[in-house]
Amino acid sequence: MSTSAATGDLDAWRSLPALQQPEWDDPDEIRAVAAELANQPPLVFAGECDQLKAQLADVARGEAFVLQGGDCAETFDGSNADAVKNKLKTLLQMAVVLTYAASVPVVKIGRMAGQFAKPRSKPAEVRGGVELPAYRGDAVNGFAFDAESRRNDPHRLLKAYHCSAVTLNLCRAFTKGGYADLRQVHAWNRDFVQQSPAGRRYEQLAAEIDRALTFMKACGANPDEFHGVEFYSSHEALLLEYERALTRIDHLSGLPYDVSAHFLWIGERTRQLDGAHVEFLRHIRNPIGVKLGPATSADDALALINRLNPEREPGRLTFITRMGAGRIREALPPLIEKVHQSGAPVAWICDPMHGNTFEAPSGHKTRRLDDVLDEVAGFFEVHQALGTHPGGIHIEFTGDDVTECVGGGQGLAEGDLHQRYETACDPRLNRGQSLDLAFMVAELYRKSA
Ligand SMILES: O=C[C@H](O)[C@H](O)COP(=O)(O)O
Ligand SMILES: C=C(OP(=O)(O)O)C(=O)O
Repeated sequence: MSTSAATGDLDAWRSLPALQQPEWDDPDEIRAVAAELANQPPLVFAGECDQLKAQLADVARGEAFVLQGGDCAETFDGSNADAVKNKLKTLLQMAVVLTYAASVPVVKIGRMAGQFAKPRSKPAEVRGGVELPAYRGDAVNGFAFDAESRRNDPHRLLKAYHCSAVTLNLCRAFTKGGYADLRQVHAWNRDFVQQSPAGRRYEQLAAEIDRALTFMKACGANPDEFHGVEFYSSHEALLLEYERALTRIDHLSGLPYDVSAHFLWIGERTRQLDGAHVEFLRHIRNPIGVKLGPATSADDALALINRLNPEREPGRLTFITRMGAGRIREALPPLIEKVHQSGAPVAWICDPMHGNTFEAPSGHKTRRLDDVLDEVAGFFEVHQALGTHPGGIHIEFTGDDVTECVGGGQGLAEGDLHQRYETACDPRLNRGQSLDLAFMVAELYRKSA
């Protein structure tokens, strides 16, 4: 196959409807920014994307589990060492618990190092009678509610690229430089279990992991995998000018890869079969995901497979379902059944966040940890009933002690939300709630085994 036949038309999306794209005031300015981005070094390499694809193929076969998570919206201010370290630490802690419980490798994917753009329900926001454009993520405009900040500024795309580079560099250093040592990470979990009243109920599981580690040490096992982990980056491929500018032809294979992240997904609002996002992502060779909400039909899912993975390449396509706790048990089975019957290799991941958002009386957008957990429980139940593999979870969390979601071992109530509500978009689980979730999912995993 010639390169041009293999790559198809990477610009065909330009003639199709592209939802959720910012309008830029000056076409010359965005063209200049895109040209500058196209000149920047890649953030990830094609070989790394292929490696992740192979691991996602394992997930589709039931031989691995995905833990994907991070901020709803990363911010430029949040691209600092402490915030990144705390997030990574929490992700690693969750991964150890899940690895033990699932007894399969856990593929660790950050919603990090590129998650700077947001689709919005409404194009404008009104506060105190003043209407301004909605905040669309730091890659597009500013969070502050004033006209200058809310102006779309294409130079922010360059800053998003640089913040992604800084974040990914930190993640690579932390995960390869000893910070991710298995015994160290388990010691942090031990602290959580011992020091927080919330964590004590997980004493038994933590003690089992202790014994397993002691046993391995006694056997003399000390593989490289104990000292460092593979970490992958991901974000929603929302801003097509940005993603296109960071798409390169891999010199080894002659195929196009979007080098802005290892894994890209298409959101629930932009997954139209004849839309620009599906058209663009069908040409890149990264592993990709599509979010599926409760209105998705089995035929929609099959059509997406035919469009995005016509060759049925294992690991290429992941469906990230976000049905809501009240809907998952009826909405998910028809999708899985038909896809399974088709024989297409798909990894199924549960996003238990986006179908469970509501507004508290204080006006804060929030989520109940109980709903999040119920959706994950429904996900496991459905897969168990159908004999298919619950392939992973996709969550919005932070390593800090924010007060954005209610419930969990710390007993956060709606009245507490104002205390530390810091998200730039949707509510995230805090550190304790994330660890709660990991231990609870571990219990579910073991029950379903
Ligand atoms: O993260 C997902 C969406 O961007 C978010 O839920 C949209 O929020 P909105 O309904 O406040 O626009
Ligand atoms: C917008 C998001 O989700 P969804 O497309 O599922 O609404 C998201 O994950 O940030």
